[in-house]
Amino acid sequence: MIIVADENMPALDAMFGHLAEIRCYPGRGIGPEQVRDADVLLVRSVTQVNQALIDAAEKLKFVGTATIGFDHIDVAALAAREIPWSNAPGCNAEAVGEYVLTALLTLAQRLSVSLEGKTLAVIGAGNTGSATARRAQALGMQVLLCDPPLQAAGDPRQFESLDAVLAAADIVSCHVPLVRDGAHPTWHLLDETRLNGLKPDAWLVNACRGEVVDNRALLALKQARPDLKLILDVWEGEPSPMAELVEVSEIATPHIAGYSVEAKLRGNWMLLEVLAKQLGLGPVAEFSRFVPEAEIASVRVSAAVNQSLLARVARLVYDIDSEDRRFRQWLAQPGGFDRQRKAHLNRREFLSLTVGHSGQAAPDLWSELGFNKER
Ligand SMILES: NC(=O)c1ccc[n+]([C@@H]2O[C@H](COP(=O)([O-])OP(=O)(O)OC[C@H]3O[C@@H](n4cnc5c(N)ncnc54)[C@H](O)[C@@H]3O)[C@@H](O)[C@H]2O)c1
Ligand SMILES: O=C(O)[C@H](O)[C@H](O)COP(=O)(O)O
Repeated sequence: MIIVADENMPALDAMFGHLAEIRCYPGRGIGPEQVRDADVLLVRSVTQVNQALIDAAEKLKFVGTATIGFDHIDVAALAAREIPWSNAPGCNAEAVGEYVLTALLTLAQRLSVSLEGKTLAVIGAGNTGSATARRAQALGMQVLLCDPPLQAAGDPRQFESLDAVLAAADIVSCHVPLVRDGAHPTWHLLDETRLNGLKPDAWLVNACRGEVVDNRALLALKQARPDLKLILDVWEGEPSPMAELVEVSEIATPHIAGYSVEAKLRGNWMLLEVLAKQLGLGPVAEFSRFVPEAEIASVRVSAAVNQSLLARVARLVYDIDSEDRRFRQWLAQPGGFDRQRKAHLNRREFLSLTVGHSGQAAPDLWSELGFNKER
């Protein structure tokens, strides 16, 4: 069997090497030529699994994307060939929730503001939106949810309309799929009109897909209203985002909110489970077998837990400031966006860090934020 895969997928040999020959390529470079002999195709979001690629892959029996987003996959074309496919829902939810929390704590520290009591609007209350909402609530923020599909499906949580949450929000965080048609399209969901309605001093976080926000309108608004603060991980036109928008963003990163070591391994492992079941193989090895030891596994604090301490511990796990600086340096170089993503630093999830307290039990807040609280 031959597996063709994105080279930016860790531990493929350890997970899939016993099943097949594995041929790896740069994700954006996987096209009809690379998949001619493929029985299995494993990708991430930068490979367009389109009609031309599917037509060229005459032996193709399975397609997996180690991501939650699947707007890069022509699912109708796969269905027409009766080729099963799978994404990896939830594989990077904690990573995104921790990215947003770390970014908010970092910006709050820079601006000397307290997050407690601020209203956060979460647009899209699925895996990543819920992971973000949980952490914000633990910080004492008021969280408003907007998710019409879940609301219509009977999700028991309290939901508000998009316009209502935008009018009330001090901070808006976007966590919707990129959907261009149907009942709830999200392409330019935050268009010029909605962006112009943001409250004074509002912050906007986008860690879902760049096209969910009209980037041109956002740039014009930011230039007219410097009171707005931007935390942007995803961009229209990736891998060539508008340099002017990067420049005016308070925190800018190259589509890596979901890039923890655990999330990328978990996405691959979820596909291994699906493929093994499709091939009628027995249970796969435990996920924990593939996760390396964390470089910093524990920390003991003696200081009182406040926002500043939380920001320092969060940045001990993920140094978002360095990520932002590197992005601004590398973006000017040809291929810089993808090079930073491929060489992404060894970012772990909060659970890899055990937090203890000198002389007292560690508060539950640490586990509510995702850390491993010392017992
Ligand atoms: N930046 C990154 O690294 C990164 C990482 C993970 C996910 N993402 C992106 O974020 C998206 C969401 O990820 P997820 O794991 O939370 O997916 P999910 O499917 O669990 O949640 C998406 C939620 O959005 C809701 N939704 C759909 N249309 C909506 C609309 N018009 N208004 C409000 N809500 C709407 C859905 O009902 C669903 O609950 C993904 O599709 C992907 O594009 C980006
Ligand atoms: O859809 C997703 O899961 C995320 O956007 C994910 O982080 C995409 O990462 P990529 O596939 O671009 O490496």
